[in-house]
Amino acid sequence: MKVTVRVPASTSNLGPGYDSLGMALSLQAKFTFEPSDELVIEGCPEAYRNADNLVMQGFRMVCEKAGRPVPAVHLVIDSEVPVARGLGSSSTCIAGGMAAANAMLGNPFTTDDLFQLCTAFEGHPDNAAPAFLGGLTASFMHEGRAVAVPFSPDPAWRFVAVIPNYEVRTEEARRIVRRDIDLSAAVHTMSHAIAMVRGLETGDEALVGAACADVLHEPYRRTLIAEYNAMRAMALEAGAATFFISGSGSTMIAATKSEAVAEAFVAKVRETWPDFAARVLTVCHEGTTVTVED
Ligand SMILES: Nc1ncnc2c1ncn2[C@@H]1O[C@H](COP(=O)(O)OP(=O)(O)OP(=O)(O)O)[C@@H](O)[C@H]1O
Ligand SMILES: N[C@@H](CCO)C(=O)O
Repeated sequence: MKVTVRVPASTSNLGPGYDSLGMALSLQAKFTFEPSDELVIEGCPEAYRNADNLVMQGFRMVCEKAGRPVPAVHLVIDSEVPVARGLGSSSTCIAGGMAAANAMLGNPFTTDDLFQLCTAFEGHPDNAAPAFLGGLTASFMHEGRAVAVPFSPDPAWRFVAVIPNYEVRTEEARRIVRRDIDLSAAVHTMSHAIAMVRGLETGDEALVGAACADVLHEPYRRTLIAEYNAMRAMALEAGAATFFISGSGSTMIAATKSEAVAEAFVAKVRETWPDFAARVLTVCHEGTTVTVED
């Protein structure tokens, strides 16, 4: 039996939607599992070629939840999603391992069950939701369960992801976010997040430009990304509707509906920061998919 799982990258927060908004993007991680005599892992740095690999942690969690022994597997990782850059690499790994184990065990769990497990492991649902379900989602916790609400972004959006050549670990980027916020910050966040979703759905660039203003995490996290101010100015000067930190960084995203603006910004970034990657991405409507071959 050979099980192949494909999981999309995701950007989370989208400015004012801290731990709430997430969107799957057109970069994919592919995980192939085959039975083996011992655990073999290919396609990732040496440090991750062991049982602690996030993919295997997800795989084990599902086997244990099902009360079944954990089979030894040969895992091949083939991922376009950069590690620790704010594009949901950890969710791709966990979702990939969980979906594969579920398929190998004969699907004892639904996609929603796996989404719940992944959310519990990550501590927030905003990457897990688009990783499993695709598209743009708002998610929240209700009576101990994660609820994901899908939205339909205008297909014309182009998301230019600028991926620096350095990591920002989510753990560190969460530590510097302030826990105590005042009422005006809460009101700002609610109103702007709602308007952001509306603007993404209707394709209203002016609304997205106004709504994508965050006071909860970006003011702190931009200090971890030395190029943030210059990059933001460049994106807006090129004509982008808005600019935000993807997830916990280090990736930054410029959103525009104009292919020409996206290409012009990419060219500028490549000229100024030749060591950074710049990719024009679109929304990915498909979440985690599983293929089984005998
Ligand atoms: N292939 C892999 N095997 C094992 N662990 C991995 C693998 N890929 C990522 N990781 C783990 O996930 C961590 C990255 O997760 P982290 O949450 O910091 O970033 P991210 O998921 O890429 O970004 P974000 O959550 O902000 O979108 C790495 O530091 C590593 O510990
Ligand atoms: N919402 C999370 C995403 C990163 O995993 C954060 O911003 O910390």
